[in-house]
Amino acid sequence: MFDTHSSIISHTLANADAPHVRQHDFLTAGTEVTFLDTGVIKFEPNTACDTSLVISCAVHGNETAPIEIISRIIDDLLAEEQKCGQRILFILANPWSMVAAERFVDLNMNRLFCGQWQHQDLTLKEVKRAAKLEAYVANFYAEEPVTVTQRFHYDCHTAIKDSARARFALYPFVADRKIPDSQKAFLDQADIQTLLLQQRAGNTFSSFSASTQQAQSFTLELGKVKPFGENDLSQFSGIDGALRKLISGDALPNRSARPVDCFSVCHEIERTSEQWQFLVADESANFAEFLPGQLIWQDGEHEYRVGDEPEYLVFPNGQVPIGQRAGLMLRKLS
Ligand SMILES: O=C(O)CCC(=O)N[C@@H](CCC(=O)O)C(=O)O
Ligand SMILES: [Zn+2]
Repeated sequence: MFDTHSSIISHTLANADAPHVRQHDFLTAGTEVTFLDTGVIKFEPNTACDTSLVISCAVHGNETAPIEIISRIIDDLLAEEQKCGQRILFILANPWSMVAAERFVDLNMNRLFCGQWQHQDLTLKEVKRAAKLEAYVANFYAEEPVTVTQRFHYDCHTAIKDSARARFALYPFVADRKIPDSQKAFLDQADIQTLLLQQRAGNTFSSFSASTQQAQSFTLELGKVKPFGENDLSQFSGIDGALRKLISGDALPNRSARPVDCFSVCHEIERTSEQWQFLVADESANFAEFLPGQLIWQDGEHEYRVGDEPEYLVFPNGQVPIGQRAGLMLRKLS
């Protein structure tokens, strides 16, 4: 599918703007492989399976460690060195931002899902791609055989800032949603001990699959943003192993999951105007603690102060465009 010295990373980088010719092949073991679009490849085993699994990365093109991990898994599946026991759709979401080594080119793609792309300039590449990715994911789930009873989506990212908690997962908001034990076991296997529960509907890729496709979906923050070739992939062995196990169709080890520390989003910080002031230090790490009463932002007579118990900040970024998220304030759940 890729030439012998290539990988999905180099193919995606070299073909970001090339028209894609859909390819279709069978591996020796009977697994059907469909190369649907640049950076989008589907594996379907010829044995009965119970899970449809979407694994995405590169929604932000400079978040390279998950792209490297996932590319290796794809190589191993194609070489039949990794067992394929479930249906999987792999997505390298934003080829142009990978080429530019930037978070995005025109628009933050992870704010374009759940149909948000419809309200943007439809000539922009990231806008068109978000629409296509929604369709690929919806079709992938719609075409699943009757044996499939579970839909999962892991959207893999790395964070801009250092973090007091090396890895964490975000669980998109869907009313009355509860995390099944199987997902807790997956997070444990992936060495992810921190979980953020979103409290309102979002327009991220994981929100799309959770709210419109009934998938168990997570955004996974797996480490820190680094350029291609500069990642220490040994720090990503947890997610690598957990994904490989899931893909193989073998049961996760039967150990009880270590407890996950849960945080609930209590305030979404938005940059509201040119005058808006973010009153936290630029170098604040993810999960920095702020004490009751502390002023976090101010815009004229509007402000946000920490409530009556400590709060924690993730994704602080005062440089976002007006109207966009500049961080999330969290409360730790007991
Ligand atoms: O480190 C940062 O500031 C951003 C890292 C990142 O891309 N995070 C995702 C989280 C998506 C979610 O809320 O589920 C994003 O901002 O899109
Ligand atoms: Zn990201």
